[in-house]
Amino acid sequence: MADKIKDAKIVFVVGGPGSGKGTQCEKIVAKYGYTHLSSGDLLRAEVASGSERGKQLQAIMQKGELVPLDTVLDMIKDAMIAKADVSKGYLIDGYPREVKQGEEFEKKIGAPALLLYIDAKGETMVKRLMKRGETSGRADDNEETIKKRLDLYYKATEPVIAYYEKRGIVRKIDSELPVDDVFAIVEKAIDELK
Ligand SMILES: Nc1ccn([C@@H]2O[C@H](COP(=O)(O)OP(=O)(O)OP(=O)(O)O)[C@@H](O)[C@H]2O)c(=O)n1
Ligand SMILES: Nc1nc2c(ncn2[C@@H]2O[C@H](COP(=O)(O)OP(=O)(O)O)[C@@H](O)[C@H]2O)c(=O)[nH]1
Ligand SMILES: [Mg+2]
Repeated sequence: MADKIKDAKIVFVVGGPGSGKGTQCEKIVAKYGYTHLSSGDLLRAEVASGSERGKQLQAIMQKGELVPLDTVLDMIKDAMIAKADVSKGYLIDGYPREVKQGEEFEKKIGAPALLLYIDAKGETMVKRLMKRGETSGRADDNEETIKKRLDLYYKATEPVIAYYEKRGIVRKIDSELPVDDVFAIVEKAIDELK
């Protein structure tokens, strides 16, 4: 299977909760036609299906903790295979959440060509998530869970950025700017890939 997707570019999109990963991914899809796979969305789809596994996932996500590594990775892998024939590139949004997730991804699927590090201040992320929570219907867009997600981000996910920085594939994107200005920086990073 890894050979089926080997020609497509893999881009990790990493940043704190509410930093604007999903927003930028949408714009990348519109301009470049990449396949957007949000690990959080894949998990929420499983929850929505009402399956037994979904119920277990729901409980973990409600607490702002990480679901078992293999669960997310299998979902991403299946989704990548499903698009392998048409995909020019993959945006893996919200993954890896910890260094181990990145290592396992590379063993089972392949190496990323680029890591977009979507960077916003903690207070900005909290503000955006509280606002999003007014309409998102997401069980984890509440003050208590937001705080836990942020803590876990700083503890487990920031080391991921340092890990890939050593390989020179990290592009840091200042996500405090208006959406279109952020995208102008993102475009440069993607264009460098070609
Ligand atoms: N690789 C991943 C991705 C997601 N999750 C779980 O799914 C939840 C929601 O993930 P996601 O939608 O990526 O949430 P955020 O980081 O808050 O980002 P966003 O605001 O883009 O949805 C996480 O808190 C976590 O419980 C996980 O365990 N492992
Ligand atoms: N001002 C501003 N708001 C943004 C930007 N990007 C996202 N937002 C808002 O912040 C919220 C979280 O964005 P989202 O893309 O869901 O972030 P994610 O959690 O990283 O996927 C949304 O309600 C967006 O409207 C940005 O660049 N500037
Ligand atoms: Mg998102």
